[in-house]
Parts: sequence; structure tokens; C-alpha cells
Amino acid sequence: TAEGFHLRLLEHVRKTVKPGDASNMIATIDNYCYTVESGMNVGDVKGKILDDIVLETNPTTVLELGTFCGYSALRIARNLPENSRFFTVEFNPEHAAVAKEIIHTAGMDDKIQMLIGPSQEMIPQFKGMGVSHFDLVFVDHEKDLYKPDVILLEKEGLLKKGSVIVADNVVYPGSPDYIDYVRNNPKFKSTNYMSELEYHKDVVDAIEKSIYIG
Ligand SMILES: Oc1cc(-c2ccc(F)cc2)cc2cccnc12
Ligand SMILES: [Mg+2]
Repeated sequence: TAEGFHLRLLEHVRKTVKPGDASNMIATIDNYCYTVESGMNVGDVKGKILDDIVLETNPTTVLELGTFCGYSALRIARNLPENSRFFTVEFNPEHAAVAKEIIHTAGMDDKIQMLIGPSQEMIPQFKGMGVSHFDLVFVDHEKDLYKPDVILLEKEGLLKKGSVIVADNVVYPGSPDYIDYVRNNPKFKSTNYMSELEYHKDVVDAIEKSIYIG
């Protein structure tokens, strides 16, 4: 994905989007990515799988690792019940700034709390913020951090029996150590959802859902 994508996307959004409408923002981002240049958003095809898992889980406390431009944050927040708590973590301040504006323009400020910093430093802070555990975690950041961050979530006591971990890109770019860890761990029950890389019909990718059984 090309350098500066997030800035060009933001310029396009500022010119074309209908404020206060999360679904219009999602469609606007997808249209830009199909017609102008693709970004590393989860996209509409894998996004539908994510939507279905969120709706099936009906979570009240949610964590996303890897905000990027806020696309999946909007997809998730759109499907959360009232008075749920949703935190999204982004380590890149330029991406976070774009996500903040996109989330604000979509009218979803009150549903999404963004934290800027490395996931390994952010995760130990949630207990102190009154989070007892997460019902759903969407993992979509640096592939090498999938496994250590899920291990850290468990160590911090932030997973409870029934907590659902949804991981993007388990085929492309791939996170082999995570897949090996979660599939061979008796504490998780995993399901693979074969799909395609966002905005690339011809490239295989997949989402992995892992339920923590403790
Ligand atoms: O969904 C994703 C896709 C890619 C990606 C990498 C190389 C490509 F040629 C195309 C896409 C990177 C990601 C990085 C972080 C979270 N998600 C990503
Ligand atoms: Mg991804």
C-alpha cells in the first residue's frame, strides 16, 4: 500500500462524504479503494464477515488493534448495542489523526475511544480504565504482534470464557506464528473464514475467529 494513502483518502473524503452517516463513509472509502487506489482497510468482503461475527457476538466491550483510517472501527461501532464500550489502538500518529477526522465526520465520536501508542503499552492500561474483560477483539495491526498481544491480553486477565478474537490477514500477508499458536491451544476454539484480500478478488486471504474457552 502506497505511502501517503491515508492523506489522499482524507482529501477525497472531505470533498465527497455526507457527514453524520457511518454507512456512507464506509461506502465512500470502499469506492475510493476500488476506483482510485487500494488501502489496507479490511474492506467490504471481509468486512461483511466481521459484521456477521460482531452481530452474532453482540459484544458490550470491544477492542480493535490497528485503527489505520478508522474504516473497521466504523464497521464495528455501527453494529454495537447502546452503552457498549469500544476502544481502538493505533501506534502511527499520522494514521490516528486521519482516523480521528474520519470517525468525527461519520458522527461516531461518542461510540469510539481511540488510544494512540504501541499495543504492548496500551493493553496493560485497560484494567485501570475500568475494563474487566473484552467480549470481542479485532486484531488487524502488525502481523508479528498478533501472537504476543493475544498472549498479553490473556495475561492481563482481559479475556473471559466466550471472548471472541477476530484476526484479519491470516493468509495474506499472513501471521503463521499466530495461527499455529491459536489453533494448537486448548484454550481457544478456532474457525477459519476463507475470503479474499481487500479490493483484490484474485488474492486469497482469510479471517480467523477464535473463541476463548479458558
Ligand atoms: O489488511 C491488510 C493488508 C495489508 C497488505 C499488505 C501488502 C499488500 F500488497 C496488500 C495489503 C497490510 C496490512 C497491515 C496491517 C493490517 N492489515 C493489513
Ligand atoms: Mg488487515
